[in-house]
Amino acid sequence: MQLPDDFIHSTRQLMGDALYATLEAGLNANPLVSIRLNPFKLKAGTFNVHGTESPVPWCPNGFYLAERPNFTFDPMLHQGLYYVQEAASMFIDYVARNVVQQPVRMLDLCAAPGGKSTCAYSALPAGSVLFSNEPMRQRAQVLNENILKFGVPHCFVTNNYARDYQKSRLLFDVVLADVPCSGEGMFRKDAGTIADWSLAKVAECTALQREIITDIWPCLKPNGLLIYSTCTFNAHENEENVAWIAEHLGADFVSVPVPEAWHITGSLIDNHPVYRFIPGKTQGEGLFMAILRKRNTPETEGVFAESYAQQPISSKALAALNVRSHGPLPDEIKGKTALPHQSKALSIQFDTAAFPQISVSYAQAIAYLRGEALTLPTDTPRGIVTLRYANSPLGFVKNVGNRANNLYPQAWKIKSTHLPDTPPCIIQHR
Ligand SMILES: C[S@@+](CC[C@H](N)C(=O)[O-])C[C@H]1O[C@@H](n2cnc3c(N)ncnc32)[C@H](O)[C@@H]1O
Repeated sequence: MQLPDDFIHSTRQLMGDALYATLEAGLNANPLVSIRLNPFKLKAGTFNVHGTESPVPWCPNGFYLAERPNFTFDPMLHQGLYYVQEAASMFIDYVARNVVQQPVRMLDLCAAPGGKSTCAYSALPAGSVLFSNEPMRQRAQVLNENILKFGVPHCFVTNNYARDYQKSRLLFDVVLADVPCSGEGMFRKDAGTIADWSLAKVAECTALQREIITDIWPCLKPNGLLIYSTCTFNAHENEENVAWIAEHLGADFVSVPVPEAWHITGSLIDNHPVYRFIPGKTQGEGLFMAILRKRNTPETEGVFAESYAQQPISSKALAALNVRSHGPLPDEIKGKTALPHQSKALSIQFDTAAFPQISVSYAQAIAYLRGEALTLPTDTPRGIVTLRYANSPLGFVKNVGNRANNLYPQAWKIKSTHLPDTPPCIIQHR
């Protein structure tokens, strides 16, 4: 891998020769493959993860796989039974479990495609409410799809900038800001990030990150937690920025205990507790994370002690936001028929008795996910039918007798026409 000279020079200066050499070797090795199970859909003890190398130590739902299967052709991925996520990012699970003890209202400000949102939600105490936000329209669509596949209630997907949140006047107990960054930690996974990288980009990102946190700061309640993360190595976007937040916005660092065996690196420039994942040393891609608690002022002391998880969310607050979903999308009314949206089938609250159900084969499941019409057994009732695959809802068809019309959302379809000879076998029900 040809790394930019400026990157080599500045990173070696920051890390020292030995750690830099470890990083460089790591960047030249193959990226690890890992998945995270959806604990709301897969009950522990009811399935096996195939090809598992080992669990991800900091996330109970995470597993490294021995090789990279063709995930696209696994219906279980589309059913939201698991999510493909690189392991370092799953550290948010460990942090959330350590620093959040009661249900919270949490905002994930920079959430697309949704890996940390769904990971964090799995780790939050029951009764927590998540706002998963992404300002870029197209990325917000992907986020919405992933959250709807995850299928949990109490999750709002929004398409806004931090300033819109200020206008909503919503307050949060926890804000996760996985800010846009220069992406050095993604060099081995995405060669495009190397071409895009420059010292000027690092400076630009550093300034943008400060602006984003400043804009969202009024929405974090005093005593609330900011979890700040990037997937880059330089100290400007990391240690320097969190020190700036602590000093200029008013916050204190919060630490979590991490076992030495995980090989997480601390701060490279000061003594603040921060968590760095360095490929070659830690089992994952590059990640930086720090946790800060917003300081109280004498006026706010004690005022915000209650969690916001149970507080009603006013329609006025929601009107300030572009809410893409809050649970399954509504039925589409066509003539006399209510066509249920796919997200209803994938919701963990779906009443499976609502429609007749038919189990389908692997080939039928893939045909369905491609948006093709199916032919169901002749005794299948007419009207809306739920298709099931691997013991879980797959989606809906409208059975008209000689064929079953596909209700899978156009935008979610598998585009490829290839059909593997054998299904990828990642999760097996026992
Ligand atoms: C590192 S990615 C987030 C990855 C995501 N947290 C996950 O784990 O799946 C950063 C995200 O920030 C979004 N972003 C860009 N500008 C932003 C802004 N001004 N405010 C908030 N988010 C922004 C990007 O579009 C991108 O989706």
